[in-house]
Amino acid sequence: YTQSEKEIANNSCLSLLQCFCPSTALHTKDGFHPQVRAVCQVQKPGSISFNIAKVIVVGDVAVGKTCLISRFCKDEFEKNYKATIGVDFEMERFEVLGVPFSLQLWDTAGQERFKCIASTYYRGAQAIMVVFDLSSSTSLAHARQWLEDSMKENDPSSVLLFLVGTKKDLSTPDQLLRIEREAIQLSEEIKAEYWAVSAKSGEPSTHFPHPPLACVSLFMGFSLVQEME
Ligand SMILES: Nc1nc2c(ncn2[C@@H]2O[C@H](COP(=O)(O)OP(=O)(O)OP(=O)(O)O)[C@@H](O)[C@H]2O)c(=O)[nH]1
Repeated sequence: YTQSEKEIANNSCLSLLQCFCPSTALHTKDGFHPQVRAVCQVQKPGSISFNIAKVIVVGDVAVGKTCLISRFCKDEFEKNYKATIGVDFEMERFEVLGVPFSLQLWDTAGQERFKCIASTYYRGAQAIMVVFDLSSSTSLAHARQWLEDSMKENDPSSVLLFLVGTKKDLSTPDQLLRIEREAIQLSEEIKAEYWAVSAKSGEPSTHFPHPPLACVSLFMGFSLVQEME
């Protein structure tokens, strides 16, 4: 190797190594919330656990439901709009303190003509994500209706709610302030956790729902454990 080749090799080694540094290896972390640790300790050694949560994602047409899920599961962004027909499905698997968890993410169509098909998949959800576009107050105005429709098929006392504003990158700080005031008010009223995100930029990068950190809360109220002999 010449000196410059060595430097390049060293540099690429360094940039590769960063991916494997302890701070990115979430499964090795043990600093989870006591409630999370308690849920994980319920799993008995020698048993096989299936912690599966069904999450349904609803909201107006083209608010960015599919893009939100793609950013979340695959860290990808698609700028060309492709309507969801009926429903789509993504599975996200992760481990917390050695315990496997799975999220079933049901991406439903926002188009009126597919609503009938999509609503047949609402039943049995542990979490409902109502999505609106931060640059469209109409889509926020419709959020309540989406919630009502999806709640009809579920038990309101056990479902966790999320209100998610998308396309944060398209709004000025002033526009954002105005719509967020309304969104936060709604989220408090319906007791939903509020998020403002951009699937395009990945914002907020520090806590754009990374599976192990954001989604374990889905399992707080439920834990399905099947023991195998
Ligand atoms: N700038 C920007 N565009 C976005 C963002 N998220 C989604 N989009 C765009 O918005 C359009 C609609 O996104 P989708 O994710 O397909 O919308 P959807 O809600 O799944 O639509 P339906 O399946 O028809 O209900 C696409 O052209 C996306 O590229 C975002 O965060 N920022």
